[in-house]
Amino acid sequence: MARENLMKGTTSQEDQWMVQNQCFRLYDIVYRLPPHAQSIKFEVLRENHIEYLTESLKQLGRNFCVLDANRPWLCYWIIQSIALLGDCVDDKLENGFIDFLSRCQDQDGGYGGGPGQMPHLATTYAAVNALITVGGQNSLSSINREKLYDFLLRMKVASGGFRMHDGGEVDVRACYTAISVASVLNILDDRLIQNVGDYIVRFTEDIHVATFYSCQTYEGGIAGEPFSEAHGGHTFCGLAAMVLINEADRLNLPGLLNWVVFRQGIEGGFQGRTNKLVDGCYSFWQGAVAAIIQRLHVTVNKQLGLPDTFELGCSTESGNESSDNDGEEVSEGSSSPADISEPTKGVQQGFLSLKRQYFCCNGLNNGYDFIKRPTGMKPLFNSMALQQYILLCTQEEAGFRDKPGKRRDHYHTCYVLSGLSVCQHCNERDADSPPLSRDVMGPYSNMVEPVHPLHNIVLDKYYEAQMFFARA
Ligand SMILES: CC(C)=CCC/C(C)=C/CC/C(C)=C/COP(=O)(O)OP(=O)(O)O
Ligand SMILES: [Zn+2]
Repeated sequence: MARENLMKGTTSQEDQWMVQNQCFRLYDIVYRLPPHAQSIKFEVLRENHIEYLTESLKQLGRNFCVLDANRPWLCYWIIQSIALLGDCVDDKLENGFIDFLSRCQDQDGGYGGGPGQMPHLATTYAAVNALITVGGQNSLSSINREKLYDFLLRMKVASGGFRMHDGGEVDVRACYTAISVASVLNILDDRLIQNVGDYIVRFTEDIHVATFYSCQTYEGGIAGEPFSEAHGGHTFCGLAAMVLINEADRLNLPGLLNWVVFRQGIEGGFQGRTNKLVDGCYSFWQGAVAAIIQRLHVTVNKQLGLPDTFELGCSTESGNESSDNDGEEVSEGSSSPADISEPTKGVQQGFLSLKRQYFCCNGLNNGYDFIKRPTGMKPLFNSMALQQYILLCTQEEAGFRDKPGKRRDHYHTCYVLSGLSVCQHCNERDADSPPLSRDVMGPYSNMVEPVHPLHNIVLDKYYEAQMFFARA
């Protein structure tokens, strides 16, 4: 019965109970263990994950029959997961990786799902994010930005939106992937931006036609296209695109905030849409939406008629019972907060001086300005509950999954780890500051790298790309 409903795409109360029971059984098992065993259960099994991911990357070079049109995605999910875990790949794998993605690059710009395949916005986004995550001269200079710009313009449609590929569908994903890629490569300009905001949130005054045909729905979340259902994946895409074009104030942000906070279930995880099951990948799609809104506090307060300084959000003061210090003292074997911030600071200072010297061929860098803005709100979701869901219900011996009963995969490994990063880092006002140990569930060594929430790229790699493309 439950299985049939899942296949039909509907969710009965029975399905919800089934998942909740499995999650609670897991919590129960862990909480009844002695304290020593509990800390083991709450550990990110870093080495196992890295081994699984590195082995998977080696397989990418071999013959493919599954996900053949999604190979840049596999590259991105794997390399992003490795980077989040604070590791990188050896030179041989790295060169093979850059060479493979170069072969996916179309001579007229953009990346296809594999060598010789038609360029597509989704695989272009994946390839660009993957190459930025690898970083370094060879990787970054392999992206043909001039041709990529031509490809993006070719995908632009009169309504302001973008097509996913020649003759393909127009939706919010296409708007986001085009704008994200253009922004991160420093090729975003007014021609690309024109009317994108109108595609995402367009209201009409004419009550005889339709009063409301925005992608932001009556629920407050964002749908893939007008008249569809609000969904976490599209909400992330719509919000991030609106921030990158500096038009987030056109969204109903209190409505969006209200929608996203109610998507966190009692299991601790997020669901993608109303009345559906929680799923580990929404730890990022929904978690990042909440984290992005934290940096839009002035606009949220304005829309609510509150003073600029008013602070919404939940306090996690008593969150992690295993750590009661103020972040000075960390568990044995983990890096100290000071160690972690040093390289970031170096890159940041370098970028700031470069920005003064060369930056802004077009004056638009909303993604950078956004991440440098302090958060003016406390976290908008229960970060500890989500970390518990991630560590207890989605983590396998190696890799992560949607929920108990499902199998691990690279997509979930990437987005669960990205969500874990959002959880651990959302308490800091400044994106470059390391979290306090009380904000990291389990030992402090569980900490993963911070990401830029608009692009889902590890922050240091984002800064490196910004420096590189500011000069280029
Ligand atoms: C950058 C980029 C291309 C982002 C894509 C965003 C994204 C994940 C969109 C999800 C699309 C969608 C309708 C999933 C529904 O899945 P479902 O019905 O299987 O799941 P559900 O039951 O959780 O809704
Ligand atoms: Zn999922």
